[in-house]
Amino acid sequence: QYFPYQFRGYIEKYSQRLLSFVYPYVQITFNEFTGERLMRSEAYSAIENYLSSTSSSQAKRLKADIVKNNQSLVLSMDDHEEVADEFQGIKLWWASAKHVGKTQSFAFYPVTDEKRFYKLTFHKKHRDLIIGPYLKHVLKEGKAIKVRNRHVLKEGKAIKVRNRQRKLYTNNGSNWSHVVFEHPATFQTLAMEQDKKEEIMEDLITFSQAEEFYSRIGRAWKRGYLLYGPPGTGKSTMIAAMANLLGYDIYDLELTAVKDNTELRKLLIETSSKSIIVIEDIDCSLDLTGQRRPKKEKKDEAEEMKQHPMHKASIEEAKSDQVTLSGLLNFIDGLWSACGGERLIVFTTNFVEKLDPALIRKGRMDKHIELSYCGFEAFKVLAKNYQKVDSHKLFGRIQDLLREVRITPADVAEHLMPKTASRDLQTCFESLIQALESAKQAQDSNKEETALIQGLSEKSVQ
Ligand SMILES: Nc1ncnc2c1ncn2[C@@H]1O[C@H](COP(=O)(O)OP(=O)(O)OP(=O)(O)O)[C@@H](O)[C@H]1O
Ligand SMILES: [Mg+2]
Repeated sequence: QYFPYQFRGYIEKYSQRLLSFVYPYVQITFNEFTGERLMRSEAYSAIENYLSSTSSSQAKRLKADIVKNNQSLVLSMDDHEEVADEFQGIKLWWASAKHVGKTQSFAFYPVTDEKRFYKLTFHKKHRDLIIGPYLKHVLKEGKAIKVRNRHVLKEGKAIKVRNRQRKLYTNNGSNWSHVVFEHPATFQTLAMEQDKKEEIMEDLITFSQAEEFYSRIGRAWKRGYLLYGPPGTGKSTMIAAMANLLGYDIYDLELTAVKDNTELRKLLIETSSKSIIVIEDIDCSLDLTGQRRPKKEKKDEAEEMKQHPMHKASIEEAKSDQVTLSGLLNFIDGLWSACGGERLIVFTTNFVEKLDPALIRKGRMDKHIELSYCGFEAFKVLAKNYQKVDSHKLFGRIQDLLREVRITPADVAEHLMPKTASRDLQTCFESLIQALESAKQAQDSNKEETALIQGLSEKSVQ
């Protein structure tokens, strides 16, 4: 038996110490974000997982969100919901609640300023048992559930209840803000050769389970990926699929919004474990020497200033303050050794050949993944995703054309999109074939031209 929520709220207004004679219960609060830097608390996440799995059947109201296109359901405890739990015959109660903050936010994203927390209530005579073995049990279970989830995902089965809502963090200057991450991409829907896909999934899962290995060899539990390839080949899509596979949060780090290395360090320290830190278009944020590239409109001004020797010193000074490649690499190498938990770092670029070899050498980036133009195997995945077909009489023609024509999966997908109800399978594939054929013609005439030019220059050499 326990007393009503309102009553307990009332009681909290009084000093715990004074009331400890009449009020025999102990309460512990677990905030979602902790510390000065407001990191997402690992205990909170674990409790969230634990409660959503043990309480789904119990809680009277459950927050349910249907994740778009994905049939999976996110169930979690609603605010002000209470669940009872039992441990070694002892009853205790969990309540979820939030404080609504008043700070003004200037982020572009709809940032909620709510501070959520869980509150655990139990009789004070069980204090030792609850604080010791019970909480240990909750944290362990909470973490294990996530791992179990991953296995379900790996086997490619549809999951009915996903225990954890993932978040997408973006930095607005030196602060992270987040929205709920609900990208539907999975490795199943990713258009890519099956072998390559499986190799990447295997790599990710092995990494996520290798805690013991990393601690034994004394290295930070992190792994770097470099995704490269032309625009529209699925780099961003793959990152979403990675997050969905592992159940990780995503931190989308916009380097150009970071003022200096101090800010960068702050941002990186604030990332929680089980997350993917993404730096998109690395070639645009940092230039080859590792100095941050001056903003486009300022470029000329910067050039001009270089002409004046008087200004030179001040430019150098300003630069040393900014985000540098070496700063970034040092953080990645060193910083996280001090932080527990696993982290993936993913860089993307359209021009791998422009990158500093120091950035992409093995060890810093553990895995290089090339995303490339659409092959027939990738096309079949897209046909299945968009039109639900495994074969069609036009597939042969498409296969032949794809061997010769370079087209991105994004462009192929565009043709396969059922734009109107009247647009049937045949029309979709025909429009794709048409596009491939005109691309082929353009490619061929281009080839002739270059051959001609080469022929000419060879002649002039002779
Ligand atoms: N390999 C793929 N599998 C499935 N869909 C894809 C693939 N590549 C591209 N697409 C589709 O094309 C769109 C654009 O792809 P995406 O944003 O992942 O490309 P990108 O490689 O990140 O491009 P950019 O270099 O411009 O950032 C996606 O919304 C997705 O629907
Ligand atoms: Mg992208």
